[in-house]
Amino acid sequence: MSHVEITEQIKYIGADDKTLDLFESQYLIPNGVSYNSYLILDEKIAVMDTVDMRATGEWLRNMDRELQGKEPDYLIVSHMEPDHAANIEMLARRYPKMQIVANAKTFPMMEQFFNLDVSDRKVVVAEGDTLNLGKHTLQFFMAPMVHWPEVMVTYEQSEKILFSADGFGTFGSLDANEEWIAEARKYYINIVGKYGNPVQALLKKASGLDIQMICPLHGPVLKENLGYYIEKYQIWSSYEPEDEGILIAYASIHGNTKQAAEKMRDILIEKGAKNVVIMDLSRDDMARAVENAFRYSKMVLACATYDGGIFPCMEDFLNHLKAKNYQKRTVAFMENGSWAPAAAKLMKGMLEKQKDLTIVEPVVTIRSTMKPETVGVMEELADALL
Ligand SMILES: Cc1cc2nc3c(=O)[nH]c(=O)nc-3n(C[C@H](O)[C@H](O)[C@H](O)COP(=O)(O)O)c2cc1C
Repeated sequence: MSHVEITEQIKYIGADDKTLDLFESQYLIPNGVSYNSYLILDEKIAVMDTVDMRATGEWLRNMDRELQGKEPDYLIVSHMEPDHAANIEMLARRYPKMQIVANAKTFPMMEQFFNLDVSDRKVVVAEGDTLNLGKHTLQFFMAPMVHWPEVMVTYEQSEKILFSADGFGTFGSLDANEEWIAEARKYYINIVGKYGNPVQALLKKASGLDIQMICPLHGPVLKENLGYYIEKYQIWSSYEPEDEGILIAYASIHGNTKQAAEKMRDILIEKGAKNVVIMDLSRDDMARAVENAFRYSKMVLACATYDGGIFPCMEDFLNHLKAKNYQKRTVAFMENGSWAPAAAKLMKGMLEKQKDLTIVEPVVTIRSTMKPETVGVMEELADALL
């Protein structure tokens, strides 16, 4: 277990998971993930969320060590996704007197996930309600659709700690000691990215609180320089580009489109472009590609035509961008085809409903391999992009 110091009466009891292959069955997590859970030891004892089924044993050992024979009075449920909620039934059976604190949207979901009747021990909380534990007072704020409908966050008033549910979370186990941003942006864009407006609403509520520490459900506890993290969330949730830069994302069957994409990168750099990042959609981490599309202000899509359509990994990428509300960016197209190149028109069509996209011309059309005249068009496109 990673040792995480919170405060004298608030203990970290979560666990790292370094063996999961794919988070949510789709995200590569080479450095694992942590399932965070916390214990508040006061006159009344509160458990702040449970953990994934994969971490039950370690979580219980951590809890038992801190409880020293005492029993929790409350389980606070901020979110019903199984990576945090999987152990609700087990904990409720282990501590039959423990009350379960959650909002009105949470309890019906609890019945869906578990065969558990909590009617005689449920505490239904609503916006702004408080729960006194002794020295500590918990105050609840609803955060619907960040990123499930029942999500709520909890503010502990005496130590000024925000238990932020999945907000401010990251991939990566705690002992990986990565910089927060290395995994937090990928986590936010891919998991919460669709819900910019709900995140903005939560940030507005948070701005009215004096927050000294943020305890998320994944990744490091944030103790210093909180303005930095909040500013990143402001940028991401407003869909503004975080950095001036260009993502070149390519989908190539036999390598010719890849060569053209690399040539485009070289041209852009020669012309003075900063932050040019190139990604192979067949092989690179798709979630990283999505992250970079949102991070940078501009994107060049380069794709081979495939059976009259778009090469599948590009189609997959564009579907991800659409699902996450990709907007407010500048986009250019390069296509390849040996008899009827159509990828540019089809890619453009897939993005046509996205808000505030600026499409930059000319389209670069490659017929099988790059020729000097193709490079000329690429030079023109680079000038238009910069
Ligand atoms: C299975 C398959 C289907 C293809 N379908 C089309 C097509 O519908 N229209 C077209 O112009 N080219 C088509 N092509 C040709 C490629 O788009 C073309 O050779 C292109 O240069 C491939 O670029 P790459 O070297 O980056 O893979 C197809 C190629 C393959 C392998």
